[in-house]
Amino acid sequence: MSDIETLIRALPKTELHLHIEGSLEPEQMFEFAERNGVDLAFDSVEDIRAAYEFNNLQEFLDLYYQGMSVLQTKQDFHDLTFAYLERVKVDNCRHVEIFFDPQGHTERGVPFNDVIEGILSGLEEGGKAFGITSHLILSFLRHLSEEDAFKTLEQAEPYLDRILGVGLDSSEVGHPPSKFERVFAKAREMGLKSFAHAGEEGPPEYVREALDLLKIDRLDHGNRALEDERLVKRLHDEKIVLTSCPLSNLKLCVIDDLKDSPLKIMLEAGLKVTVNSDDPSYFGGYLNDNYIAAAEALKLTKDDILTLVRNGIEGAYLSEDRRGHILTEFDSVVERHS
Ligand SMILES: Nc1ncnc2[nH]cnc12
Ligand SMILES: [Zn+2]
Repeated sequence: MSDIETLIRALPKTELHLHIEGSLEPEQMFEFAERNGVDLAFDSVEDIRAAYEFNNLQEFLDLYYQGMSVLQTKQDFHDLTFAYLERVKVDNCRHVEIFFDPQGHTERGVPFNDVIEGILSGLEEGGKAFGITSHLILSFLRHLSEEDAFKTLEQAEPYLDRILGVGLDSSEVGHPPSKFERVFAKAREMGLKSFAHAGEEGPPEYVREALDLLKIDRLDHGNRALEDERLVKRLHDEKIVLTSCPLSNLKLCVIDDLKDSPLKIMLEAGLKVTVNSDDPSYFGGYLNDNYIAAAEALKLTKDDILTLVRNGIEGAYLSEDRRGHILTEFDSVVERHS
């Protein structure tokens, strides 16, 4: 194992861009399908894995929404979430801020309450078992209407104290942030933070809209912001945290090669960029896999890794106590590896 890989594995980390439905492993898909009497279009785990070849975001989303159909009960959402925490514990992940896509479930007739209560109980039980703190982000599907997003926000009202913020995901091009300006304003009034996927496939203008109209507290992906120098300066000056997802970018053909990951350029520009897994089951890697693959392809230095991990700790919504605890552990790992 290289020194960089040893360091990556040893450091305490956070994950700030993870769709819990994207952590559904093929084995779990079969297990849930069987217990819920759902017919799968695949005969084996190998068949499912073989289908995970995508040319763009939409090809992935089509399979992602199909995969979700096995998630039907509160117990399914609990088990899915617990299994994700159990998996990232191995990666020395100490804190997660996870997205869920309620509309992907309510539109199939699964009650909103079952979805959120299952995820929250998974976070609580897994958090205690593995020493991982967490926040939950309710993400709107941008291919659906503003009205549908408002309805979803209303369903979330009884759970406001357990939701960190709202997010925006799904098919980007043709669904600019401006479509959701009023929903995000309402969410902010309700005390929620704002996050949005922008610049994954969409143009720099979508990143500007996310900043100006949605008033985002963190930018998810942001790759195409690099096409606009003034926007890069703004992200720098406003200290916007970016959640980059190297293996996701590769699998969705946002980049042709990991060497083209925006991570290095973002680091060189002094942006607050972090490393994340997005949909680890679909993209072939969890948190450490993303760090290790990016480090190798981009020839990241030890200092680059420390900056990325520190950005993830500083960019998380942690209590000062918890942040201090994680940073103390970070410092002691750094000392041991110096
Ligand atoms: N990478 C991604 N981009 C947009 N929507 C998503 N939903 C799940 N993963 C996503
Ligand atoms: Zn994402």
